[in-house]
Amino acid sequence: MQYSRRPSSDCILLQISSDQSDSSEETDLLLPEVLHTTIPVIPDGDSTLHKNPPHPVYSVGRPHCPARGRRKGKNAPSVTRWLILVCVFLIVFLLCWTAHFWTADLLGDWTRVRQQLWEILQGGGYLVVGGTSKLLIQTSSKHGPRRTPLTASNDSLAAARHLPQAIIIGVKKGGTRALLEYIRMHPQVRAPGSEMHFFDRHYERGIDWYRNQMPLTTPSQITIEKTPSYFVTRDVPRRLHAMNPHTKLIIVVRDPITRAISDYTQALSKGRSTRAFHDMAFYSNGTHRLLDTSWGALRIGLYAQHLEKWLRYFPARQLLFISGEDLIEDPAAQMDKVQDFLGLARVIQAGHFYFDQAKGFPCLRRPDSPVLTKCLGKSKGRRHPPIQPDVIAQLRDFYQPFNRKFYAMVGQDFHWL
Ligand SMILES: Nc1ncnc2c1ncn2[C@@H]1O[C@H](COP(=O)(O)OS(=O)(=O)O)[C@@H](OP(=O)(O)O)[C@H]1O
Repeated sequence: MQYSRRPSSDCILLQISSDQSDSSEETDLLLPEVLHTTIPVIPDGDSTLHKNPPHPVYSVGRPHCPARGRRKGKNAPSVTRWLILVCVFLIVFLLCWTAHFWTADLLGDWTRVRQQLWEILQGGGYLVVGGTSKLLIQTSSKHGPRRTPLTASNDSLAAARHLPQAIIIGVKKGGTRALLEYIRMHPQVRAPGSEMHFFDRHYERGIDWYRNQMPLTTPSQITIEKTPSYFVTRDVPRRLHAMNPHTKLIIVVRDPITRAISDYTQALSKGRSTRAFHDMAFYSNGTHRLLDTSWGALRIGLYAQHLEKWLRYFPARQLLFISGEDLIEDPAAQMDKVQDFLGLARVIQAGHFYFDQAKGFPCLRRPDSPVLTKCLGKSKGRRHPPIQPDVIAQLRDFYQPFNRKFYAMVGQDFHWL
């Protein structure tokens, strides 16, 4: 056993070894100097000391005396140490996770504040974005979407939720989902995934609710939504006009007869109808078979009538009509029209489409990586039940004058006659 004073320490180094000269099993103990006189004398070479150290002096947990060489916890079971490590890891992980949400909330609040500022200033004004102190000049809203030229860095700083500058308002079963999926491939377009139904079902929730449903957009992007029932719902033109009279409106129209059959097929697939198509479409006044235009599937196809209501609020130049048939035949050509109408560069082109044989419809692909493809879901492109030719003929007669009138109003022939 040897004593030595440890430099700059109040402790005495007590070395105990079974072999006085050298030993790999050497035990170092740092003891407070004050205790050194109480150390019991143990014969040199007492090997039991390793296992049964003299307990009075081993109260070395004195705060001023570092336990060098004692290797705290050396004897603790490794399971406990692992448990402690796991607990510490979990706590750190939980803290990081919570901090992440706090940060996101704070950023979200800040974004909303800026969104409100932006809208207060709409109609001509200035807004300083971020710390870069760059002035953004807000164009007058009569020019439609925010078309403020911004740098990319400002763009990402100014991301916020905006009311849509363009809406696909109809028609149901016309191909509205296809059009929305095509146009949202454009980097300057953002759209909510589902139909909003704000102007026909949720109007009482208020405009802030509507805005909050929209995705974040930067000032160089536009927001688009689609709700096909808007086109045929009485109050919607007035309400939409009240939101923004400069909103651009897109309508995908399809032969009213195939549109009606498509509508009926959807009702069948959802179990909403069990009656045959002709039973739904006609009623008898005793002597004649008359068309039941109170049936929604037929009424929606009276495009000219619905359009009249829209033209009371919006000038024709603010409406774009896309042929549902052409959207299937040549999607790229229709996308040219849509992109021009929205004032966007023609980014979505023929290379974005391929005809999927299994689906029987155009599907999307990314031109830079053609293996990434996307077709619409099973509810789009359903097989229609066969309808008797005489029923089709009677429908054709019925729709003809309405179709003619519609062509004249729009200045476009859709070839359904
Ligand atoms: N690319 C592509 N893939 C699948 N389907 C396509 C596509 N382009 C247009 N269509 C036609 O879109 C019809 C459904 O129209 P909507 O999307 O407007 O329906 S809905 O109102 O949203 O329910 C759907 O009607 P059905 O064929 O009766 O199912 C299709 O004919």
